[in-house]
Amino acid sequence: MEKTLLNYDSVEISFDGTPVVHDISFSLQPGEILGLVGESGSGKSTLMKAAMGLLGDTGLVTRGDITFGGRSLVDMPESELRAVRGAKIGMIFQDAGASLCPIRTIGDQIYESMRAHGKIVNAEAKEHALELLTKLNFKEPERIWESYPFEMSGGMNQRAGIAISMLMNPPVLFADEPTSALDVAVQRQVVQEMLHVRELFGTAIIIVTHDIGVVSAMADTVLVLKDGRKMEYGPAKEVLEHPQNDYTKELLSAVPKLKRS
Ligand SMILES: Nc1ncnc2c1ncn2[C@@H]1O[C@H](COP(=O)(O)OP(=O)(O)OP(=O)(O)O)[C@@H](O)[C@H]1O
Repeated sequence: MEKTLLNYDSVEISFDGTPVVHDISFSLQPGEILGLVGESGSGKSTLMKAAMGLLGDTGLVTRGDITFGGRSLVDMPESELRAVRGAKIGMIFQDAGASLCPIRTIGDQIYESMRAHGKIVNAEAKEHALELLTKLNFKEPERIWESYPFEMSGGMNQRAGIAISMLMNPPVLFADEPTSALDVAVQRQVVQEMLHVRELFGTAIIIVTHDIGVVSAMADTVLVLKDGRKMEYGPAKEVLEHPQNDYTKELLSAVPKLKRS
């Protein structure tokens, strides 16, 4: 059996002492893509933030454990978690444009993010970044390096954001609604890029999305959440084609309506 990378074991998460996520267990194997789906407020983002120690002052894992490579992330001191974030667990968000600094070139931002994780000179950072951008099929890597985020389209920023999150080659990537802000043609490119990342680097990905189309294009496994509880969890094909749970059936039946709007 493959070695589990990330494991959630009976996790409960509370804000100000009130549980919002209840008894969630799942595991992620190297190279696996897990789709995390459920309506707004079901706890998807909270589950990912908990692994990275980003629940804020009022949030806490109140039961169970989250482990990465066998080590508890829940008990890990902030100084060590900082090294996990980015280098072991990469992150991409809905709006990459917003997480990029508007007044600095992509190249500067790549250099800075690589320097934060170890000694590196600009020329090395650039060489590594251009190589990665080329592998990820960017047509003009040099131009991306020189560009400011406002000079690129939303889709290009999102693709550059994915490339930046892969600079440290993290074994796990958290992608929180990475396609929601994009139009359909660009969504497809972003999905292709994430699949390409997995193919090139064997990265395991947790993708949070409202879009069942994205889940069926990418996910090996699916976890359906509602009100912080697990409704269904299993191989994507089984969950999408033969949902057992009424809520999953409802979620899937809403798809054509969403596509039309
Ligand atoms: N900082 C916080 N303080 C208090 N409650 C919070 C906080 N963050 C999240 N919650 C609550 O936790 C629950 C889960 O929220 P979460 O943002 O994880 O849902 P989600 O499924 O990611 O939703 P969305 O799709 O809208 O991003 C919600 O009831 C939310 O109100």
